[in-house]
This record gives sequence, structure tokens and C-alpha cells, in this order.
Amino acid sequence: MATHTQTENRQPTSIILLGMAGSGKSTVLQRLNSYLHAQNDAPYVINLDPAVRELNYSANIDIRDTVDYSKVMKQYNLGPNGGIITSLNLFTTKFDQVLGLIEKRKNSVNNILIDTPGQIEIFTWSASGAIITDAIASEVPTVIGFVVDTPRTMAPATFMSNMLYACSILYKTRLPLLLIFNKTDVQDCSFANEWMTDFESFQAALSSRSATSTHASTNQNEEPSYMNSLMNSMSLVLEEFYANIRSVGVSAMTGDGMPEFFDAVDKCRGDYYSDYKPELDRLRKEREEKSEASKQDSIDRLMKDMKTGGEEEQPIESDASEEEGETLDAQDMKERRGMNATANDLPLTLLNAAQNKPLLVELKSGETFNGHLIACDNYMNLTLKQVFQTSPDGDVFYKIPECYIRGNTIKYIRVADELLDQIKATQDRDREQFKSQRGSNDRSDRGRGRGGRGGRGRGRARGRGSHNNNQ
Ligand SMILES: Nc1nc2c(ncn2[C@@H]2O[C@H](COP(=O)(O)OP(=O)(O)OP(=O)(O)O)[C@@H](O)[C@H]2O)c(=O)[nH]1
Repeated sequence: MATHTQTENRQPTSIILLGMAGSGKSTVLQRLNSYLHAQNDAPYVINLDPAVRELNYSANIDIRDTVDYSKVMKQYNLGPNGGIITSLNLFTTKFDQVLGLIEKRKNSVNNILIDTPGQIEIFTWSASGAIITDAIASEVPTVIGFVVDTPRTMAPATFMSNMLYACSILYKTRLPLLLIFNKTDVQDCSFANEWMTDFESFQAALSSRSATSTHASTNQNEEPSYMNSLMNSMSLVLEEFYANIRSVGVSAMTGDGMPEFFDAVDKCRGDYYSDYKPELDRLRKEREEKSEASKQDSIDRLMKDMKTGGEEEQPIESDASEEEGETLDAQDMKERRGMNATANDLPLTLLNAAQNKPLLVELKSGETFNGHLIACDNYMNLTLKQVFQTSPDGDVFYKIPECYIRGNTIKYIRVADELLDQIKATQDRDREQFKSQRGSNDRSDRGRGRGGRGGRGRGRARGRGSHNNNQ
């Protein structure tokens, strides 16, 4: 039996259900949910399908509470798939809140069940799908549950297409993948197990299918057709995939196979820690190092530019208030720049360093703009690109390719914390460097002074002395 009982300090396992449209993802999730409830082990449930009308389970987090799919379609003039992708993108911008909720529930649940949009490619091939998967997998051990409609995969070609898709998902997500052969109440999945473990039997199924096919599979000289030889080669590739993949047969309708399902999930969880996590950590570290290096490089260049423009940074307050004829007190300025204490010390530096980086701007009107900064001036007038504008009450979104924001309408600006830390560190380092340079210049000046300026000093002292004496 699976070890899915409540254990102290045990990270929950997140199970992301993917599968072709109609394979039974939602029904499987509903079954897993009710099975776990019956075991007194309530899971945390997340629905990421914005287009679903009715959910047959109750979700702790439902994308539909945040994004209105039909409004998104109308607003952006999109079709159904474009609407789902945009809804997912919008939801992704707030995914840190979801992670916060998961973090809070980490110690009280053993399983996090995640339902995904019907059209598999929307989740697996969109940037937001990758971001969401990556974010969850870095928070808790994650297993991809690939739901297969068993009765519909009895044809060898369909079976192989499904398996190739599963293989591509494994390759893309780099997470442990569990094949869930669903609907076993209609069709037993023993044929699939046999095909996956016995190459010859799959080859035999392929040839018998070709022989009965209405399309000639061989040419007149009995040479294998292009399609047959392609399928043979692909089945060889899949042999490697099958060797490392776990599978389980379930019926979401009857509840058959639930204990076996959780056993398999537990094994996948073990795989996550032994094989996948080290690789994920390595890739993440590599990415972080790369972005750290590029950030450092842009900050260094910025600091260099600033030095050539003058040694001391000009405060922007005076310029801005002069321009707009306003008198701004300290609080006004703080609010206007809207950053924390560190940022208040260096607003212009910060905005310069934030160029091409994601930025969140909230206006005094309550509207927010999420985008990438492409330009700013001394009055904090900003130009952003790839912008998501959100209305003050958060229920209307606009996607704008580029927008210009007047500095005096800004309430606050948010940038990534690391950027703040980095700028601060670079400024401190530069200040130190500047001080030590000035120190050594002073020392050398003093050295000169003993021969030159010192002489002048002595002259002045004598002058003052004689003047005093004269008095
Ligand atoms: N017989 C049988 N039918 C099932 C089973 N699981 C799901 N179904 C049926 O398959 C159909 C699709 O199920 P869903 O759960 O909506 O599938 P889905 O993959 O979530 O569908 P989309 O997200 O809309 O693509 C429904 O009619 C279900 O009743 C099962 O185990 N046995």
C-alpha cells in the first residue's frame, strides 16, 4: 500500500495531470480526490483549466476565480485556444501567490493534485505552462501523470503517437512521468503493458495491422513501406523510454487501481529525489549563474557610464519638482518613487539598471502595469513593453505592446529584490573604491604638500603671525 499517510515534515507530492482531450484528466482527479478523502488524507487541489464549465470536484485554487476566460477572449479578440493561453499567462503573473499558498499548506497535506487544460499542447508547449511546472517542481517533489484513454489507444499507431507525446513531455519537463492507463473498466491495459515490455509483440501488432490495413503497406516487391520502417525505428526509440517509465492502469469511473496508483506515485517521488532533482538543481544553478553574470555586467556598465557622466549622482528631486512646479516633501518623494529604503537612496540608478527587466508599476489610480522597462528619464517617466495592464479592482486585463507612463502618476514601482541588492552592493563597492582612490590621492597630495603646499602654509602662517604681531 502507498505511504500516503500524514507524516511530519514530509513534503507533499504534487501530481500534475496531463493528457489528450477527453482522456479523463478531470474524472481521474475527481476519483483521486474522493479516494484520498476516504483515507482521511485530503489533498490540496488546483484547477488550471480556465475554460472548464463545471468542475466535478472542489478546488482549493481555481484559475477561474482569478481570470475570466470568456472576458479574456472578448477583450483580446481571441479564439478558444488563444483565450486559454492568455488566461494562463495572466494567471502566471500571479503564480507567486499560489506558491505562497502551497508553502503554507506544505506541512498539512500529502498530495497536491493539479488539473490542466483539455488541450494538452496549451499547457506543455506554452511558456506559462513551463513556468508553472518549473515553479511547482522547485517547491515540492512533482510527478507528471500522463492520462491515456486506453480504449482509444488499441491501434498500434495511435498507441505509438501517444507514447511519443508522453516521451516529449518527459524530455521537456524533465520530471518523473507516470503513464496512467485510464478507462480500464472499458478496456484492460494488459495489451499496453505487453507492447511496452515486449518489443517483438509490438512489432507483431504493427505488422498484423499493416497486413489488414486497407492501404497497401508494402510495395509490389514486398519492400517495407516508408511508414512501416519509420514506425519500426520509432518503436526502437521508445524501447528506451519504456525501460525507464512507470505505468499503472486505473478506472476513474469505478475507482479501480487507486492503491496501485499511489504506490507508483511514491516510486516516482523517489525517482524525483534520486534522478531528477539533482539535474533540476544543476540546471537552475547554471541559469542563475548566467543571469547573475549578465546582471552584474549591465550594472558594471551602468556604473561606468555614470562615472563618466560625473562622479556624484545628481538627485532627481530638484529636477522633477522644478519641471513640474511642485514642492515635494520627503514623504511625497518616497511615495512617488514608491520603493523601499534602499531604492530611495538610488532611484535613478535603480531604474537604469532595471532596463529590459520585469517591472511592476502601480499608479495612484490603482491600475497596475506589468512589463519590461525599456526607457526612463530623470522625471521617472517610463516606457514599458509587453505590458499587462490590470484595472484597479483586478478584474479587467489589457495586453499592450508598449506604453508610456508619466512619472507623476506613479504610486510605487516594484523590481526584483535581487536587483536592489545587487545595485546596493555595487554602489557600496564603488564608494569604497572611490574613497580609497581619494585616500591615496590625498596622501600623494600631502606628500607634495610637504615640499610645495607646506611651504605655502608656512608662508601664510608667518604672514598672519606678523599681521597679529603688528596689531
Ligand atoms: N468508462 C469510463 N469513462 C471515463 C473514465 N474516465 C473518464 N471517462 C469519461 O471520459 C470523458 C472525458 O472525461 P474528462 O474527465 O472530462 O476528460 P478530460 O481529459 O478532463 O477532458 P478535457 O479536459 O475536457 O479535455 C467523460 O465522458 C468521462 O465520463 C473511466 O475511467 N471510464
